[in-house]
Amino acid sequence: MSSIGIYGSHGRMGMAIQDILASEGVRYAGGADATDDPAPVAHAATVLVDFSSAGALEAHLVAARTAGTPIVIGTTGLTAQHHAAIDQAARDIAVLQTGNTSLGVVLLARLVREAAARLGPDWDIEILEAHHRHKLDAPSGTALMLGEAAAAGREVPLAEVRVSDRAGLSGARAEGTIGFASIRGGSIVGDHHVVFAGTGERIELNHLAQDRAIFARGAVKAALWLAKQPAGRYTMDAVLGL
Ligand SMILES: NC(=O)C1=CN([C@@H]2O[C@H](COP(=O)(O)OP(=O)(O)OC[C@H]3O[C@@H](n4cnc5c(N)ncnc54)[C@H](OP(=O)(O)O)[C@@H]3O)[C@@H](O)[C@H]2O)C=CC1
Ligand SMILES: O=C(O)C1=N[C@H](C(=O)O)C[C@H](O)C1
Repeated sequence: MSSIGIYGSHGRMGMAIQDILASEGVRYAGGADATDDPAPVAHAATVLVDFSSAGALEAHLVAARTAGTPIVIGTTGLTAQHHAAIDQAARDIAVLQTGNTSLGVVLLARLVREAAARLGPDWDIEILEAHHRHKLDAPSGTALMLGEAAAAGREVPLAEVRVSDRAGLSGARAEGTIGFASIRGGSIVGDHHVVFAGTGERIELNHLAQDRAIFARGAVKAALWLAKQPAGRYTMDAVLGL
């Protein structure tokens, strides 16, 4: 039977995951937080989930790799250096990284990719996200994931078309760009709106998270699935069979 260890166990997501483990009868192998050594839980667990801090990710990957324990990474705010470290670790252990573990968002990304592929570059794509006042990173990991999906639909690298810093006299919108906007406030769990703005008409594809349990349930499902996979880098699409 798999047991799950949590990096970020005392946080909002860590607590939500422990609730799901208890309700689904999955064994909890323990957790580690900011001042803890990440190694013991990596050895104790059959699979790890990381919902902590981007600054801790590399140490968590080292601990997981040393113990030979698969790891689901839900932490956001990742840089190119973090992604390179994930690729390295995935040579030896199974690693699943995603900006969002909910079924709804994974399906939304599929729909966004499809819409972007079918609508021409004269349909402007804008991604709006709203989160609680405590969130540290922007745009959210989910917004970037949706941006990647839209860029993939248009067969362009997101880095070449991404615009996330409009302010002041920023000029007219360049065709083919993908814009990002963020708001932060109160206890908003996580809203994402993908707008395809054409001339005289508009399509909007939205996901509104109402409870962190959706992320926690998806993270546990992903962890139980990942525990059985060989070394490699995986996404939620594979877990959900999409
Ligand atoms: N992929 C997804 O579906 C989702 C991803 N997230 C992401 O998960 C992350 C955590 O979110 P949330 O739970 O709301 O955040 P919280 O701030 O509530 O919790 C963060 C947790 O991480 C711990 N932590 C901080 N630094 C370290 C460190 N160096 N080593 C180990 N643990 C550390 C904190 O420990 P301490 O209390 O000791 O400081 C705390 O327990 C964020 O990046 C967020 O964007 C969130 C929801 C869904
Ligand atoms: O920090 C959060 O809360 C969330 N973070 C993830 C993100 O950055 O997209 C997922 C979800 O939206 C909640």
